Amino acid sequence: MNTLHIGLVGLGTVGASVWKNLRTQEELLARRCGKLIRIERVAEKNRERARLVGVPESQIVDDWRMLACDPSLDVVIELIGGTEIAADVIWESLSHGKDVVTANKALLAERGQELAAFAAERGKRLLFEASVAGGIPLLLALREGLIANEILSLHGIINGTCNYLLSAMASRGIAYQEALREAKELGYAEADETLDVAGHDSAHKAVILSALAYGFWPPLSEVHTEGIQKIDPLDLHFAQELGYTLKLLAILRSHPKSREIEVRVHPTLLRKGHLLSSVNGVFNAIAVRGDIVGETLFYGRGAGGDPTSSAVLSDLASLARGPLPIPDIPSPAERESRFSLRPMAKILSRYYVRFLVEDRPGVLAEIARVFATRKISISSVIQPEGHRGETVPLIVLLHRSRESDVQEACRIIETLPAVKKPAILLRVEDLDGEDERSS
Ligand SMILES: NC(=O)C1=CN([C@@H]2O[C@H](COP(=O)(O)OP(=O)(O)OC[C@H]3O[C@@H](n4cnc5c(N)ncnc54)[C@H](O)[C@@H]3O)[C@@H](O)[C@H]2O)C=CC1
Ligand SMILES: N[C@@H](CC=O)C(=O)O
Ligand code: NA
Repeated sequence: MNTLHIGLVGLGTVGASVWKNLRTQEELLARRCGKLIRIERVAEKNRERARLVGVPESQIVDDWRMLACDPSLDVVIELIGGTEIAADVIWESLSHGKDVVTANKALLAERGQELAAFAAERGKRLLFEASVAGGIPLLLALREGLIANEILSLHGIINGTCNYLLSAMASRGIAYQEALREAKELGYAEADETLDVAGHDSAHKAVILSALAYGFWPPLSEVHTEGIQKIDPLDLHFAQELGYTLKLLAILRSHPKSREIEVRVHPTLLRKGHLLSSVNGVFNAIAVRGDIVGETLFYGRGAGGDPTSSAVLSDLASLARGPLPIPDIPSPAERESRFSLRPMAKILSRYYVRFLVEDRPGVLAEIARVFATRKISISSVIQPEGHRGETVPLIVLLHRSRESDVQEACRIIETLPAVKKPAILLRVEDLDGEDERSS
């Protein structure tokens, strides 16, 4: 039987699972792809780690260059992470005529367009199913399953670590640091966990999703990104009370009339009862709305060695089966010029705003007046009972309004003598009426 010869660079959480699972699934994959898929050589700078994983000594090298330029290899898998050496690994491997598989969303978000163009120029393939939503075959669905649709919107819980943390804090009541320690131990977090909790990892994935859904690579530095580090348990509590669950969401929405794409990442209140609100732990879920299919939902484990390795193996199987009759990414040159990134100030959303105010008559009326002068309408208010003269939280839910108006109103409200701290502002998504929003 023909063999696809693989070089694997990086044998950490994901790499070790790829090594293990490719061995257990070798026969099944050969049957389904008509080719043996075999890892011939592994480059891992920590030799001891490679030995512990069970890689025979004769197959381990320290220097990835030996794989990139090995003429006997067809494919190089990059699983070291980071954006510098990893870029060299991919670049060199493509230059030496190899197809490349990677899970490196940080690198793809920064340089994906350039790397994909280079691969295409060389007649090689760059595949990265594992880079978004771990084991969920989401990129495949966007590329093939939904090919007949214009993608109207996409709402995704696409960081397993953050979802694990938020779920653990809300359901088990454990502290943020303790939940983070658990997520690290389970192999979910990035080597630098700030990438997860500050929302950057979700932003990386959102950029990749935009490339797949629209052929548009938004500049990473311009994607509005907020993380979960500053989430106050108080807001988890009030969100619950108001009938919402707090999730870190990536939101993409197309606005064909203005040729703009909305791409943003921030903690978001979702009405309890929407399927995304009950996605917990390391699970990811992505609601994709297409113009003819309507709403679709993809669910599965978004991080961890085994689920992520399932996506890497699917890319290898795709290479073993031969090239697709359609490009892996919609032709950027043609579509890129059609879109720009919608500025955050222009987005429309519902909002949850928490103020800390003096508990005295007239305060609510003063705040409501500021919103009213900007034509921002309040949908509900809660204020736990306090003692006169003391400070109390005041939570205001707003109907759909423009981001810049809400921000401006909050800045003015913060100057009122009765308001004691900067406002906490969270966006609320209902996910109903999505069709009209994409205009
Ligand atoms: N852990 C997860 O759940 C997921 C990770 N990813 C991505 O997969 C990639 C790998 O992630 P993990 O396996 O979690 O990382 P890891 O930190 O567990 O593993 C990286 C491995 O690469 C090795 N390495 C680093 N530099 C090297 C070099 N120059 N030459 C040879 N070996 C080198 C390290 O010694 C380590 O064993 C990253 O890009 C990450 O963002 C993607 C989806 C899920
Ligand atoms: N750190 C990431 C790993 C998968 O992409 C996450 O937690 O989702
Ligand atoms: Na995936």
